[in-house]
Amino acid sequence: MGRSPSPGRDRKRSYADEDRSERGSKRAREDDRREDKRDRYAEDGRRDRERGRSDHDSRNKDSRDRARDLDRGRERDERRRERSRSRSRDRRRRSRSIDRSREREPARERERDRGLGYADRQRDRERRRDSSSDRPPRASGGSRQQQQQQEEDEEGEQQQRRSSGDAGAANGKAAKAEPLSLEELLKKKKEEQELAAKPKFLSKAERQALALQRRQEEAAELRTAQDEMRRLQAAQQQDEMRRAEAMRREAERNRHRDEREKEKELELIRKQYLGDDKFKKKKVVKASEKFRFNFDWDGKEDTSKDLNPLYNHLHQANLLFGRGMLAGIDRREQKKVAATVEADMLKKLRGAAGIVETSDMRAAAREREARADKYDGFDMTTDVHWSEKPLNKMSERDWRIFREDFNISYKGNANTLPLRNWDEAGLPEPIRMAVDFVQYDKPSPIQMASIPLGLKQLDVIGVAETGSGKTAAFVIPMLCYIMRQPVMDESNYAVMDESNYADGPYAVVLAPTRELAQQIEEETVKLAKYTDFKVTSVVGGQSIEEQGSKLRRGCEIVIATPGRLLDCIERHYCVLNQCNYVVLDEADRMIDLGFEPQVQAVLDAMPHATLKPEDENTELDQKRTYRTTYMFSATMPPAVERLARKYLRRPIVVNIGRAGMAGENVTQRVIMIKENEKAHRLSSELDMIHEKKVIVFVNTKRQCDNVYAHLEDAGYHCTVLHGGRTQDQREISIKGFKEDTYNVLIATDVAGRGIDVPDVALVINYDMPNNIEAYTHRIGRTGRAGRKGTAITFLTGGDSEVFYDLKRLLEESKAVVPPELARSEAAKQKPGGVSQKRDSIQYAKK
Ligand SMILES: Nc1ncnc2c1ncn2[C@@H]1O[C@H](COP(=O)(O)OP(=O)(O)OP(=O)(O)O)[C@@H](O)[C@H]1O
Repeated sequence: MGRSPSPGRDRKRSYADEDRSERGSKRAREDDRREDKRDRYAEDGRRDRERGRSDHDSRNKDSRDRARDLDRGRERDERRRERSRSRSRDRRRRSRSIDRSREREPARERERDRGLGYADRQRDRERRRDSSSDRPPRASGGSRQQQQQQEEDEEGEQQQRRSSGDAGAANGKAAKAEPLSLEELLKKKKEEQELAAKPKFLSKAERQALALQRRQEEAAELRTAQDEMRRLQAAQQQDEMRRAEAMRREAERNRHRDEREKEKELELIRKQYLGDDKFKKKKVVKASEKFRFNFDWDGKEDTSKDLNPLYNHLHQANLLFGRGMLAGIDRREQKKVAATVEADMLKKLRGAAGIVETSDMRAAAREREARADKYDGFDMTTDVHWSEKPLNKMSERDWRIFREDFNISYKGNANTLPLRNWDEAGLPEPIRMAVDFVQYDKPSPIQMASIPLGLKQLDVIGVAETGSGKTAAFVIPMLCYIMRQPVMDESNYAVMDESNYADGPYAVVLAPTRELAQQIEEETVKLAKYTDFKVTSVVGGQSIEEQGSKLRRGCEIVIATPGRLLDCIERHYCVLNQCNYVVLDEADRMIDLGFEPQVQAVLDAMPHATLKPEDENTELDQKRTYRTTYMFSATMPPAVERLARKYLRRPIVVNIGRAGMAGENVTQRVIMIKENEKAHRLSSELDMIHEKKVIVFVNTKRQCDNVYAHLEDAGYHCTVLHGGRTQDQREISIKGFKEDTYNVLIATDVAGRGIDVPDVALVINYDMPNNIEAYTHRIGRTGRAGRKGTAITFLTGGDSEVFYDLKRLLEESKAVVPPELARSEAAKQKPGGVSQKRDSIQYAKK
C-alpha cells in the first residue's frame, strides 16, 4: 500500500520553519533533519513490508515490537539531548546580550540551583502537550497554537492508524509491522555508543553532588585502605611475636637439653669413679626416729663445761683409755688389790707377833680406807650435784638438771634463773621472817619458778597442780613490790575530804569466788605478818558500805571478786591510781564465769602509763615501776591462755608438770555406778573413812541439799556449801569444816577451786562434773602441800561427754581405768571428733 506525504508532516514542517524563524537557531534544522530521517526509515519499512515479507514478519513479530520500543526510546533520548544542546547554544547567545543576561542571570542561576533548567521546563511542556493531545481540539481556531495543536493531533491519528495497521497485520487482517534489519540495529547501536561517548553537560548542583560523591568515595576508599594497612600491620606484629616466642622456646629447649646432657655426662663420670648407686637401699626411717621426742630446750643452751675431761679438749691427745681410766690404770682396782694384800700381810705379821686387833685399830683401818676411797674417787668425780654447789658455781647444765628435777618449764623470753632456796631469793627481812613463820622450809616448784620473775616485774602465767603453793608464789613478790613503794598514809590513800580522793591500793588480787578471796586474804595476812600492810577483802554478800569505809581508811592490798570491786570503783569507794600489781587467780574460772568485762573494767581503772612496752626486745628499766600482772591456775585451756594474753604484756608461761594434771599425791578411783545406787555407796565409803575430813561434790544446789538431808539422817556431821546460801552461812560452813565441827562438807563447784583445807583425806565426786578441768580442781582439794589423799568418783552412763578426757587423765596419772570406761565407745573418741561428726551428716533424700 502506497503512502503519500501526509498533510500532518507538512504541517510539521511548517511548524519547524516557524520555530526556526522564531528561535533563529540551528536547533530547528536539526529537528527537521531528524524528522526527515525518521520519516525515511518509516517509508523504507513500509516499502519492504509491501514487498511481501509477511511470513518473516509474523515470525519476528515480537522482536519487531521490542525493536520498535527501543527505537522510540532512542528517539526520545536523542530529542532530549538535542534540546539540551540547543539550550546551551541559546544560553551562549543570550550571554552576548549583556542587558538581558544581567536581568535574567540570577533568576536562571536560581532555577538551575533548584534543578529546574530549561530542559526540565521543556520536558514539562512536552508532557503537557502529550496530555492535551487526548483532549478534543478547541472550537475557536485561527491561532498558531491551535494550528500546531491540530497538526500534532493529526500526527497522533496517523500514528494510531499505523499502530492499528500493525495490530491488524498481527491478526492477519491488516498490514504487517515493519521489522528492523540487523544492519539497522547495529547502526543504531553504534550511534548510541557515539552519543554516550560524547561529553555530557552537568548542572552546578549535579557537579557538586558528583564531586561530593566522588569525595565520599575517595574518603571511604582511604579508610578501607587504612584499615587494611592496620590489619596487615597487626598480623605482621603477631607473626613477629609468635616467631620470637618460638625462638625463645627453642632456645630454652636447647638449654635444657644441654643441661641434661651435661648432667648425664657428670653422672657417667660419677658412676665410673664412685660406682653405680642404682641399687642403693632406700633409707628407712625408724618409727622411734620419726616420732622422736623433741626437748623444748635447744642444745645450744648447754654452754657448761663438760664434766668428763675426755670431752673438754677434744683436739688434744687423750690419755684416757681402757674403762675411761687415765692411761688405762684403774686406781680403785689397784687399791683394792693392794689393800687385800696389805691386810693379809698385817694379819700374818700380827699373828706371828701375837698382837690382837682392837676395835680402835679396826676403826682406824676403816677411816684410812674411806680417805683412800675419797682420794681415788676424786679423780672420777670432778663435779658435785647442783644442790651442793654455791649459786655462783651453777652451770647452765646444772640449771637444766634443776629444772628437770622440779618439772619446771618456761615459755617465753625468761632469762631469769629459778629459786633454789629462800636464802638465795633475796627477800626483804620481814617477808623472809614470815616465810619462816609459816614454816615453808623450801619453796615449792611454782614458787621457785615464778617468784624471781615477779621480783623482776615480769608478767607471769603460772600453771601448777592443785595445792602446790600458787598463792604464796604471787603473794611473796607482791609484798616485795609493796615494800619498794612509799609508806602508805593519809596523804596517798585516805580521803582527805569529799572531793579529794587519794590514789588507792598498791596491789589488787582478783578471784572468782568469795571463799577463795577470803582464803587468799588469810594467806596474805600471814605472809605480811612482819609488815604493817593492811589487807582488805571486797567480796559480794557483805555490806558494800562497810567494805567502802574500810577501803577509804586505806589499805595496800585489796583482794576481791571482780564484780564487787567494780561496784566499789563505780561508787568511788576506791580508786586504783597507783595500783601496779594485779593478780588474776583462777583466771580461767573467772573467764568461764563470764567475769571478763568486769576484769577488763578493773584493769582499765589502773594507770596505763606503767604498762610495759609491747616490743619484746625493749629492755625494761629496773628503776622504773611497771605494771606486773600475774595469772594463776591449775588448768589453762588454750582458748583461755590466748585470751589471757590480752591482759598481759610479754608474759612468761611457767608450767609445773603437765598443765591440767591431777596432783601426784592424789589416788584416784572411779566407780561405774547407777544413779540410784549412789546414796548407798556414799554411806559405805564414808563409813570406811571414819572421822576423817571428806568433801562430797555434787553438781547442783538441789542435789547438795538432798545429799545433806540423806547424810544428816544417817547421823554424819556434815555441812553444806553452795551459791544458794547466804555469805554468813557459807562462812560458818567452811569455818566449821576447817575447825573440825563437821567432818563432811557437801559442796558444789563453789568450793571446787582454791579452797585449802589441809587435812582433807577424801574427795567424793557424787556427781561427775561436766568438764575435766573441774574434775582436776575438785580432786585437788585433797593431797595438798605434800600430803596424801584419795578421790572417789561415781560415774554413770550419763556422764559420757567426759569419758574420753577422764580416761586419758586416769591413764596419764597411772590410775586404774574401770573396764566399763575403757570399753566405752564414748571414751575412744573426743566429743565432736571426726567420726562423730561424720555420723551426724544429714544426707539429702534424693
Ligand atoms: N613452800 C611451801 N612449803 C610448805 N607448804 C606450803 C608452801 N607453799 C604453800 N604451802 C601450803 O600448801 C597449801 C596449798 O597452797 P595453795 O593454796 O597456795 O595451793 P594452790 O596451788 O593455790 O592450790 P589450788 O590450785 O587448789 O588453789 C597451803 O596450805 C599452803 O600453806
